[in-house]
Amino acid sequence: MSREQFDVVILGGGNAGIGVTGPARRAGLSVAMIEQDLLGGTCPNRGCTPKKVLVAAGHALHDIERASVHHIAVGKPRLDWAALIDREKEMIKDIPANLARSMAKREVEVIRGHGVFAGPNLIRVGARELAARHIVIATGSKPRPLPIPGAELMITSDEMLNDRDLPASVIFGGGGVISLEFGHVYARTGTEVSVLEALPQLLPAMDADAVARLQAESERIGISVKTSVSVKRIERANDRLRVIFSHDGAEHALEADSVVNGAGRVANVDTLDLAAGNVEHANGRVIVDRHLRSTSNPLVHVCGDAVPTSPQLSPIATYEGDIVGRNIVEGPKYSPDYASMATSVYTVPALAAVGLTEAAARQKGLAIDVHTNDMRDWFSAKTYAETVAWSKIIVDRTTDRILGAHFVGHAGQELVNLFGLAMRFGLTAAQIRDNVYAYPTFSSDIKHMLGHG
Ligand SMILES: Cc1cc2nc3c(=O)[nH]c(=O)nc-3n(C[C@H](O)[C@H](O)[C@H](O)COP(=O)(O)OP(=O)(O)OC[C@H]3O[C@@H](n4cnc5c(N)ncnc54)[C@H](O)[C@@H]3O)c2cc1C
Ligand SMILES: NC(=O)c1ccc[n+]([C@@H]2O[C@H](COP(=O)([O-])OP(=O)(O)OC[C@H]3O[C@@H](n4cnc5c(N)ncnc54)[C@H](O)[C@@H]3O)[C@@H](O)[C@H]2O)c1
Repeated sequence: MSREQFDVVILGGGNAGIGVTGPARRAGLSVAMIEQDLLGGTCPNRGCTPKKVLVAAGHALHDIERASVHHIAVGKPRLDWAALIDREKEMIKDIPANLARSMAKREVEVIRGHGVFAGPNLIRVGARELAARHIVIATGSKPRPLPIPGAELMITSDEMLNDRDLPASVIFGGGGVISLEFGHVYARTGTEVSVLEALPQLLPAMDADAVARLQAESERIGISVKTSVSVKRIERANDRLRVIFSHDGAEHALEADSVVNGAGRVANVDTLDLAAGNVEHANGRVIVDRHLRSTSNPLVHVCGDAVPTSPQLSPIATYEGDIVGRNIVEGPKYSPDYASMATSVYTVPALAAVGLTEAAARQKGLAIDVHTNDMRDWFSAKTYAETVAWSKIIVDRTTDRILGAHFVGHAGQELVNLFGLAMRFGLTAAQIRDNVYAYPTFSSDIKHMLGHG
């Protein structure tokens, strides 16, 4: 077996792994990246990008639903699902090859295969052994395995993004981001959608009032939502599937064409032979310090979805990769700060959020002003006949700075980034109110969302 030497060996060529390569290569370090599948990983090939193509079709259907408000008569829309999947595939097909070119230009050696630890500073891939001064685990996540009979009958987002046949009915096990995003697109095409969530609230990490608005909108478009559910088993029912679950103290059964595992994703680290790398881990989670290094082997760094404690989001994977790259080059100086990072659930319309929920702010004992607005009667919402238009902005009473901003509809997926910027650079509510915004835009409503100061 040949042994080669690199400064940095990265396991995984997704957002996180690619994020490491910038600082490492700018500093002239030799870098090998091991990728077992498509370069780019989940976000561009099996996640954000193809998913958004389907969501965009959902927006078009939502506009058609409201066309009569603008005195436009349209017939019942008919979506060619197979052609939409083809459109999605066409849009992403060149991404892995483009990234391969960009890695070659950066002089990163991309090695195809499944990498595993063979020692504390040694990685084995196929017949090659790579010794490294630093090893990066950037292996992403995978759907949480559910310990129930029939779990193997469930499909995942991968199949939903590939299947050219539109199912007539779908049950989602879990009421998180994936279920709601795909559920909204399916429901708007006429598919019968049911969501079974274990906890009392859908999207448990999001602001409860925002989720209540989104749940109401989801139910308005025909999605059946059940919370506080325990899914017991899944079984075949002729050519359909049956989900047995308990709810309100009774056992129920629901049938559909497909059942989706929407119960979260876990770090993809169980096949890395972490013990051989002296990498401390518990329940499939690598233990990391505040610089994203393994606590037991500081030559090993972790970033992206493989980090068990940070949000599993594409920009955060890139950000953590960059931090790991800079720590490798400069020593352990940098730690991630997630406080002002915005996120959106791309339902139609979207739920968008940055910062603290109201419950979290109250739990911290902060003195806060909470500005909650149902904006359906505001001019901009009425112009576009928004079915839901809602915001909650949480302001620190002592500093007048933004602590959190939450939106459902009303261009929230764009507006949330302005609030992220305001939080990051410490703008006060008074300064945000004082700004002059182009009119008429959804942004020009921001000053009203913040009350009158
Ligand atoms: C359906 C879906 C939709 C999403 N939508 C959004 C969205 O709209 N916005 C957003 O911010 N986030 C979204 N996400 C989350 C986002 O995709 C992830 O947070 C992000 O891709 C994580 O990047 P990563 O580099 O950590 O992991 P990945 O992109 O998964 O990359 C890990 C790579 O490692 C490779 N690998 C694993 N093990 C090994 C090994 N042993 N050897 C070699 N290679 C290995 C894998 O093949 C993979 O390519 C979505 C996720 C899903 C599933
Ligand atoms: N728009 C985006 O940014 C986006 C889109 C898709 C996915 N993602 C990322 O991918 C990750 C995975 O998405 P996801 O939707 O699978 O996870 P999630 O964490 O958003 O939601 C999982 C849900 O399943 C519930 N659950 C867990 N076990 C269950 C069970 N046995 N029965 C019923 N419900 C159960 C949880 O309480 C939770 O509400 C997310 O963490 C998210 O960060 C992001």
